[in-house]
Amino acid sequence: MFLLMLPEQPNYGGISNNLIKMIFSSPNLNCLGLFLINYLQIFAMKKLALICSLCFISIQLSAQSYTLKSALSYPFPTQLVASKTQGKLAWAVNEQGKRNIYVAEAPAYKAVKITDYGEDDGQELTSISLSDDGKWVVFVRGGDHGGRDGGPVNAASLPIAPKIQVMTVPFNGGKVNIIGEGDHPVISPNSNQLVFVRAGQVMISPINGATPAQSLFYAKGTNGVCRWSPDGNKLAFVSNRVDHAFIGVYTDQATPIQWISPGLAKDNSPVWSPDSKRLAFIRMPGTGGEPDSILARKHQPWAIWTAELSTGKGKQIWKAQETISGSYPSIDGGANLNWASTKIVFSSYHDGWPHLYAIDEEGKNELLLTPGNFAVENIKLSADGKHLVFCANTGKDAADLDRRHVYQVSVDRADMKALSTGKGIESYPVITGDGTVACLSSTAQRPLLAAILSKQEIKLRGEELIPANFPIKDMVTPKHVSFKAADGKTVYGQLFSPLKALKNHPAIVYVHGGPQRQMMLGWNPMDYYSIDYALNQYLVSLGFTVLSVNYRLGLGYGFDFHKPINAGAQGASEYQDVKAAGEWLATQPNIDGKRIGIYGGSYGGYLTALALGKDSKLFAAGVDIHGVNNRFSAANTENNAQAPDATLAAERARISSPVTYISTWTSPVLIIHADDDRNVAFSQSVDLAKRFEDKKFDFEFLAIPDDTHHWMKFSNGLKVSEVTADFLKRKLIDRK
Ligand SMILES: CC(=O)N[C@@H](C)C(=O)N[C@@H](C)C(=O)O
Repeated sequence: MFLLMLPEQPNYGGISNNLIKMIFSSPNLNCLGLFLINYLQIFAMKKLALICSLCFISIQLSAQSYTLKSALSYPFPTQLVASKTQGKLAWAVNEQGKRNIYVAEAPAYKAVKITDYGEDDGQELTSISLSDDGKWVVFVRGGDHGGRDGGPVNAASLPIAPKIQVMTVPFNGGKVNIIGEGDHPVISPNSNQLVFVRAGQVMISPINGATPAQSLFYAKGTNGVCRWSPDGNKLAFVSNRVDHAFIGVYTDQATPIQWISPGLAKDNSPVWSPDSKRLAFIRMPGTGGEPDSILARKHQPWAIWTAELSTGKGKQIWKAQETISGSYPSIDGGANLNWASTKIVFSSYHDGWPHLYAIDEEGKNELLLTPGNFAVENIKLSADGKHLVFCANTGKDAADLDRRHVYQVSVDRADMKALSTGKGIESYPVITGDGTVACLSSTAQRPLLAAILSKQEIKLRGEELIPANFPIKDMVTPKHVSFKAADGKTVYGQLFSPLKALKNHPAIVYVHGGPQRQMMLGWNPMDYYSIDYALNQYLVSLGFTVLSVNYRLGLGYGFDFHKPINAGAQGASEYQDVKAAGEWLATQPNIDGKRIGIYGGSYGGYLTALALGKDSKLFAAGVDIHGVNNRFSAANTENNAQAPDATLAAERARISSPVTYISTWTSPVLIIHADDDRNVAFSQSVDLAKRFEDKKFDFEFLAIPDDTHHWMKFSNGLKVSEVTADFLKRKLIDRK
């Protein structure tokens, strides 16, 4: 990049020299511009000089043609659900912080809003479900279900604390009934009632809220995971009792709770047989035993049990392979246990990929339903129990590794078939009672919308919700790239390049959070990452190249990539992938290796801080958004003081913590955190700031009162993105 130093010049028709310098210093001009201006000077043709200057200004400024607010103004759909008996759908849509319920019905499946929440008040909508008679939508309003249970969220700092409440509304619209404070509602098969959890106890209410909710039964412990028997006569639930957990069955007020094969273990995920006579559930060891190694990689045992309701006696029908990859699957939905028509189906990672398996009701004849090198996610069983729909990162294009497409498979044979293909991303499929498959669909340019899948065609629902000023034409298409980390491991990423080729321009490494996440070649199905996808697109419009790095610990690339050795607080082996991303960018043509920035949220904030502490020579500036900066406690040495490797674990945590590298941290940094964060404590940023102050190291910060880890208030998510973009532009483009 060259900075053209104009000799002292007369004003070009009121165009200040600084502005000219700014324009001419921009990387995308060439010597022609220099020659042109000097040529014009000689002939003192002010007007022509002015016209040329204005042309250059318009070229420069048109490159940045939309606001971040317009890029974040998309409607975000979540919680898509289908009726088991009819052609009906329901989902939530977040429109710039205003969250409402939409429904759609066969045959048109037109999106219709049936609630009217009009404020950006930070109250999320979750647990959406449809009654089997198709008349009711049930949902929960409030809370933050993406982190530990921290109670109601007051991101708007209202003087009256919000609540977490179970609500019902007629499918065809009408009055919203407030059933009461609580969470995790489950509608009865007869559609007249619902149960939900309040303070660890199970409550029951008429679905229309005609009478107040009341306690259904009392049980010791924290009770939840309620599952009605298909005949509606019984309710299975999990009673969590700290170091163990039981499966209980409630029948009626006159019958004692029936405990199902109670053990000295942790039982979970109860599912009923279609005839309401048996239960299947997952059993894992209880908490206890000799203080074990903190660092050693070990098998996490789990097994599938079934029990007869008539006796309450259970038996183990399947046990996981005692290998590291045979451990209880740490994926969305865990074992994803379902009792299908004649099979029991579940997820397991034991062949190196999260796949679907089927066994018969005796646990025999294990069948791999989804063979291949890809990940299976978002699994749903059809109402007749005969097949499953799910999404997977596989397809005709090798780059489908960084996409998702919808598939269907029978529960008793490996006949997987694609229901969607192409360059888009289709996730969270559901199947209605009339056999219609719906999903959430996005592309590189278009944010998520609900969609109906028909003969591989994607028919969008609610397209009219995308604002007219949404800059869809300005969205670049990210490219699937890969490169090697220092230890030779292949690392994947999505490369966002400016539409107009820029010479010697700055670049950004974007680091996702989780860390068990995967960024994709389009708008991400997670709301948190949809915001960052918009921000990455906006940074490109400012003149950055952005490389979104899918570092090890992430999903989508198999077990060994997801569970690498010496990672996290045990040595941060994943950091070498982030460093490799910065180094790879620095070798790319037209990128200024001296102006590579980095930013990320949560686990991405952690790796951003580690990068700035360890490699300020490579990363010239960064934004640490609610990052984990101090991992000393992650060694868990307090609880495992007797562990044979407690000392080594503490040292590993020390070298894995960004605060350990304060002395070598020289690049400018912006720290951002909201103080009702239930995922990463606000104290992580307070501690880092104090260490900078003790070192007299200047830093910038944005503290947001009362919001959480997930920017429940739209205006906060917008503010975070705007200050992040402004900081990176100031430091790496304006160099102020
Ligand atoms: C599981 C969790 O909360 N991890 C955080 C450190 C984090 O990265 N949170 C968000 C961003 C996520 O993707 O879960």
